[in-house]
Amino acid sequence: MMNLTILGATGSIGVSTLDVVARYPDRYKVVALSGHTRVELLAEQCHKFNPAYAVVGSATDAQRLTHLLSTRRVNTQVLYGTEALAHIASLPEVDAVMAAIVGAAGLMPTLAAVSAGKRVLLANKEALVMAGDLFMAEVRKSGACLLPIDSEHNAIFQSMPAGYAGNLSRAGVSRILLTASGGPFRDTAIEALSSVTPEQAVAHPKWTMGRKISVDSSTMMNKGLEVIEAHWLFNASANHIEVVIHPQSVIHSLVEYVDGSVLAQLGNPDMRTPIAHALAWPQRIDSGVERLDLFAIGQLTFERPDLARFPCLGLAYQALRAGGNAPAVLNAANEVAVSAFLAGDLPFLKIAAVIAETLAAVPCSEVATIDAVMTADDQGRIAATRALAAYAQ
Ligand SMILES: NC(=O)C1=CN([C@@H]2O[C@H](COP(=O)(O)OP(=O)(O)OC[C@H]3O[C@@H](n4cnc5c(N)ncnc54)[C@H](OP(=O)(O)O)[C@@H]3O)[C@@H](O)[C@H]2O)C=CC1
Ligand SMILES: CC(=O)[C@@H](O)[C@H](O)COP(=O)(O)O
Ligand SMILES: [Mn+2]
Repeated sequence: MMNLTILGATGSIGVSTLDVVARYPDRYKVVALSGHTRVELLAEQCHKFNPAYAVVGSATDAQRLTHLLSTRRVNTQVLYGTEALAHIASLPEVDAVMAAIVGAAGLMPTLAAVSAGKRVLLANKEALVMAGDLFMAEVRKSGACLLPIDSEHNAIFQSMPAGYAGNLSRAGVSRILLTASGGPFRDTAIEALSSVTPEQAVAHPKWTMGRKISVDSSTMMNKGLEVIEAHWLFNASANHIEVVIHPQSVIHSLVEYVDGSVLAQLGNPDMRTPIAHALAWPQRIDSGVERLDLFAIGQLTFERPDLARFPCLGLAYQALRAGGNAPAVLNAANEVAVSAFLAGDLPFLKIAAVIAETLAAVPCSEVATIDAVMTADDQGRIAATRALAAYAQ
């Protein structure tokens, strides 16, 4: 039996994880769940999976959840706040942690799971973008088993040679090809982008996801964050990671070898596949995902990304090459800009402008500690909020 904590259980990845877990009651036991604001959904999940602990964001929501659980006669202990998240991520009885909180809020609880040496199923890419160096050092120190959930990184992991130990050239790998759908605006006339709405931006053509990552896909900042994520996970330099637009989202990424071989992982665009892969690894389990029907798909196509259309992708490469605090500043600026766009306070095309101005405004520095990462995050948020003021609509 594998005991699980699911951080971000009420989100898109959390719900898909519970869908896979529910198929194997003899294999997985849910020990703890976290949500933030969706208290009714969390109460239903507690009713179904009977965890020992549930965590929400505030004292008020903890009271609401306690009340909902008592009416359902569910005996789950309710906690709230950041320390409670770190607590359920590092419980001694927990074997594996699904890290599926969105954004910078996921960093500390995910790091707590890493420090406790858990099997960490990493969906929260922002944690690696912000603190990749320290995060990977902590993985090595604690002996945590880090398994990528992001579909592309899970595909790369599956396409790497057995025994690959973070040395691309020794493994004969020449390049990582990271696929991207191109999002909802791949073909939209550039002039029309100035007036796109949040609802248009979150309407991803292939994946059903949370609102923040869906906007990131529409600007291709998602792919930029994923380039940085791949850099840390696979010890690959920016020059060894190429983004390829593949609108069908069937090939989830590819690994090119020096002998000319290119290995890839394919599948229907459904996150239950990488989730099931990481839950069961090194075994395989049925995820509930439909078989891939190549005859129905017919064609797989590829394009180079246009950096004039998608400046956020270029900004992410710039931050990766700059190193130090730049990726954390990039991430903070993106979170501020996306949240303003979703609130109707920032035009779509100004998301990239806010991030570029923030990167230019915050001086470069090293990030040798988590405190330094959090300072970079704060500086990025302050500079981005200042930049927003010029574009408020
Ligand atoms: N969705 C997908 O297919 C993919 C997602 N990812 C990554 O996985 C992560 C989760 O994405 P997704 O599931 O789409 O996001 P969602 O927005 O659907 O879910 C986010 C989860 O995090 C919780 N949460 C939000 N803010 C906070 C906070 N401040 N503190 C604690 N918990 C919080 C939410 O709680 P509540 O809803 O109760 O408020 C929810 O449980 C992201 O990092 C994303 O980039 C990666 C690849 C694919
Ligand atoms: C499912 C997943 O992993 C997402 O990160 C996905 O990659 C988003 O699609 P884009 O390729 O459009 O960013
Ligand atoms: Mn992805």
